[in-house]
Amino acid sequence: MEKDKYSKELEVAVRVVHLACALCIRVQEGLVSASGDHVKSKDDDSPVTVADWSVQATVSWLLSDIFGSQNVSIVAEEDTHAISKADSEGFLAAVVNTASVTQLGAPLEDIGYLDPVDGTLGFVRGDQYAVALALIEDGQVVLGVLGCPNYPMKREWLNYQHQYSQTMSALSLRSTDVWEKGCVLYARRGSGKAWVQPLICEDKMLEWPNYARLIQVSSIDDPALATLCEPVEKANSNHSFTAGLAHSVGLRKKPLHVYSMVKYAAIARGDAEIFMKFAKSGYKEKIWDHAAGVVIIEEAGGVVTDAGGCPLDFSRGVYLEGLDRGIIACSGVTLHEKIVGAVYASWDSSNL
Ligand SMILES: Nc1ncnc2c1ncn2[C@@H]1O[C@H](COP(=O)(O)O)[C@@H](OP(=O)(O)O)[C@H]1O
Ligand SMILES: [Mg+2]
Repeated sequence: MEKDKYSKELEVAVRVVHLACALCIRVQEGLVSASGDHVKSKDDDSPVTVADWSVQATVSWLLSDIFGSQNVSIVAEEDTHAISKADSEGFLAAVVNTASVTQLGAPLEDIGYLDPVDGTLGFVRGDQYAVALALIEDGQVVLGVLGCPNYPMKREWLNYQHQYSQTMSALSLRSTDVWEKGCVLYARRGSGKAWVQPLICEDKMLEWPNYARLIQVSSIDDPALATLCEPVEKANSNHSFTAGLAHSVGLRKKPLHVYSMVKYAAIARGDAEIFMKFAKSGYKEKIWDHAAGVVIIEEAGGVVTDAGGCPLDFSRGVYLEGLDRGIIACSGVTLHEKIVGAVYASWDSSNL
């Protein structure tokens, strides 16, 4: 890919994700402290909040305003038709009418994919979540941006899973510390570079490139020293199968259970070495849950494949069609080969 291709798109996408994160932070603070029914259920019983819809509307509107609605197509997770049903005041319905959100059925090349709040369960529990935006060109993820509002520049915070908001408020952070509250990661395919920036908060302006620093995956390739990251919810990934794999390759550390694509961010930043997800058979992974994270890990030096060792296929619509069993992301080939080998050795006896 030519050197400066997509540099404007990348800068705009990063700015827009910062803005979306600021919106989410406001809503999450309100949700965690408020009583009342602010969380709705989608048709598949997963949660959705005002943040999912308003981020989706805002990002779509901003991108079409900047690039022109003919030049940008956004496919986003939330079904905008549900808004008028769930929001009796009609406010969100009005906002969304200004957004160019295309749901399923959009053409396949050159499309922005948005997960407005990935890990909505983490979001409503005051824990980790991400805003994910990716550009896919001819079936290849060319840009990825991941906003992680509760994942500060310092790694230790990942360990405060489930109590994130309580821990932060117990420490009663000064406003200058808030600068360190979250981060935004991004990468452009083929650049061999991935970046992290502190999240801008409050009324600060984003001065591009906003203290961006390069990130790299961890150099650990000894399983005994490696950390596994996986979904919190057992319903989303089979923990007993991954525990068996972890044991057979010699992982010794306790796994980190983290909501959302923050797991991809942790691998790309070198804070963990392995991410695995084995969903129930029949579940189809959606591309907006992975696209941004995959390009960021790969450009930071890591490897992401399905459990058979093949690259994820982003060319076939909104699902990762043909995915072999599960997803394995590693900081390097040594760990990756061991995990893929362990899946191969144990699958037949796994009852999955
Ligand atoms: N039954 C299921 N199996 C696997 N993944 C699921 C699932 N139901 C939902 N998910 C996906 O898992 C994502 C959350 O990831 P994690 O479990 O790693 O926190 C959800 O993203 P959303 O929260 O954006 O809907 C959703 O896309
Ligand atoms: Mg998601």
